[in-house]
Amino acid sequence: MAAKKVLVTEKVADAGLEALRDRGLEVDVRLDMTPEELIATIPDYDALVIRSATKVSRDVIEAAEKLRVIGRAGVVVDSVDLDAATERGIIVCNAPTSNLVSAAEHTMALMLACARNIAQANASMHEGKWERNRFVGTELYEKTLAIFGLGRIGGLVAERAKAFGMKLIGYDPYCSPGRAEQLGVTLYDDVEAILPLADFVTVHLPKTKETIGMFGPDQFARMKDGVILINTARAGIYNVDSLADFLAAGKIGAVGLDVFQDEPCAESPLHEFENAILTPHLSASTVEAQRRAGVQTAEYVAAGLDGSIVPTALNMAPLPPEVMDAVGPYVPACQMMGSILAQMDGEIPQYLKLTAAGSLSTVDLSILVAGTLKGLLSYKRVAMVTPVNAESMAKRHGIKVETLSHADAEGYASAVSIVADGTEIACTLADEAHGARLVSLLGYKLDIAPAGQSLVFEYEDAPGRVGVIGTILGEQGINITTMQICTKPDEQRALVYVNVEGAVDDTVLAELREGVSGLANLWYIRL
Ligand SMILES: NC(=O)C1=CN([C@@H]2O[C@H](COP(=O)(O)OP(=O)(O)OC[C@H]3O[C@@H](n4cnc5c(N)ncnc54)[C@H](O)[C@@H]3O)[C@@H](O)[C@H]2O)C=CC1
Ligand SMILES: O=C(O)CCC(=O)C(=O)O
Repeated sequence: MAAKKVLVTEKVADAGLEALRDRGLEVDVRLDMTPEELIATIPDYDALVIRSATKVSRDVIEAAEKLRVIGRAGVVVDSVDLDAATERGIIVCNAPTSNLVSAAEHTMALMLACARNIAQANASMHEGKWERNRFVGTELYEKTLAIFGLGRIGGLVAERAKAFGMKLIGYDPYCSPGRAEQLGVTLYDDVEAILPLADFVTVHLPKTKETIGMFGPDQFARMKDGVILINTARAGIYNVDSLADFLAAGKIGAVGLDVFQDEPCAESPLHEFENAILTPHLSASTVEAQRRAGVQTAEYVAAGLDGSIVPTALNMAPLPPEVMDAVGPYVPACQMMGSILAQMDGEIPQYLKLTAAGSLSTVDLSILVAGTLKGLLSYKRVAMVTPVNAESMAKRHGIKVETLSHADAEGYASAVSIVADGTEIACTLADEAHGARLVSLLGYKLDIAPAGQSLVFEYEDAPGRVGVIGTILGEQGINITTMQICTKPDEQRALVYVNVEGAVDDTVLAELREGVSGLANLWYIRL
């Protein structure tokens, strides 16, 4: 099988690219593509790896015929049309812990640069000057730092600022008093109350309706004279025009910004101020963060292409490890059963019932339903189904899905049975190494691991039928590798499940239909 192809559109650490190649994926790095070039290129690729600059619009997603995974080598995924990806069953995942320390350190770097005029002094020295009196700074020690957003990065900033001897105050309605206490932050439940207290303000907030424009003229006016403001989160949280006004008036002492409304940012009202310390979205640009982001993203992209669970998928709920341990090995088994059902019935069922038994009886079965639908609908290419869009695909195709659980797996440790419009199939998994075994089909009890090609016969039970099947297949050069015969004595019916090797074509099938007397059904299954 040809290797799956990954398109990388931004600079990702070599370790990340290597990690993709180590997993057998073909990797193409194409930097600085225009949106039109991306739309023209994407149809060839199974996965896309981006950072913050690549816009993955609905147009890109609709052009992406084969795309299964979009991996963001970083935290925030604000450049991908998540709804469009979800509708197409494309997993969107990120590397949410890769750059937290780097972002916290960059925040400290900007605070120190603002407090000690580092950038201005450096520029002055490069002009051959020696201006010691011009660049008198302030210490961080014993100053009050207000942290807005005490999540992962806000918390790391608190720990670092504490080591500088700063007094920490904070605002985050979702932060527990216990966490604030542990971080040494005095929590306020009112933004207005905190504003006059801070010498330094830093925001570590997501960009949301509530946080866009959270700080404008009214808030800046209430702050201490000479306050220093930092933003390494997202642009828009501070109103930039009004920042410029308050810098011009000398009310704000300095600002340190890493994020901008339109990136790359070539024009800003802040450019005229030497005490506006600006970096081009560098918080995550460290060797360590990029290595982590690249390697983590490679792992999740490969998992998504493999059909495995992607723990950081943003458009599906990740399952906890204990649930995954129990149901994970059954996902390919359910996909296989879905595919067999599709090949036996030929029609898309209107009703699907999945029953999990034994050790599976207490776990979330949604991923097994997704696996079954994938097998069912992907066969004949009715639809590309992934765990992301399984539910919406079932609805779109009018399939009513029901799940049941039983403690009793009839002698097995665990088993899953599926009924699609009355056609029944069940399997168990003795252990992962040996794969799934079918234990029931159409009510016949059997025990066989389906192979790549199988023939399934149902006929009126009578002596000699198996011999005829063997003879016809033998004459056509088709080798039987495994065979199971099972009967329903009350109905005088038998089912034979034969795994075969060799070319099964219409002639072979016609001969079998003609030669096996009493034949009720013959299905040719390919997995
Ligand atoms: N410049 C860069 O390269 C990077 C920027 N970031 C940005 O840093 C920011 C913070 O990231 P994390 O700490 O990982 O996020 P997080 O989700 O761990 O923390 C965000 C915190 O904000 C709080 N919050 C949400 N809405 C709030 C509101 N209206 N008022 C007050 N608090 C509110 C939440 O309760 C949470 O504690 C994000 O905007 C992210 O985009 C992250 C990594 C790198
Ligand atoms: O990839 C980058 O450098 C941007 C990092 C960032 O902003 C994020 O991870 O949210």
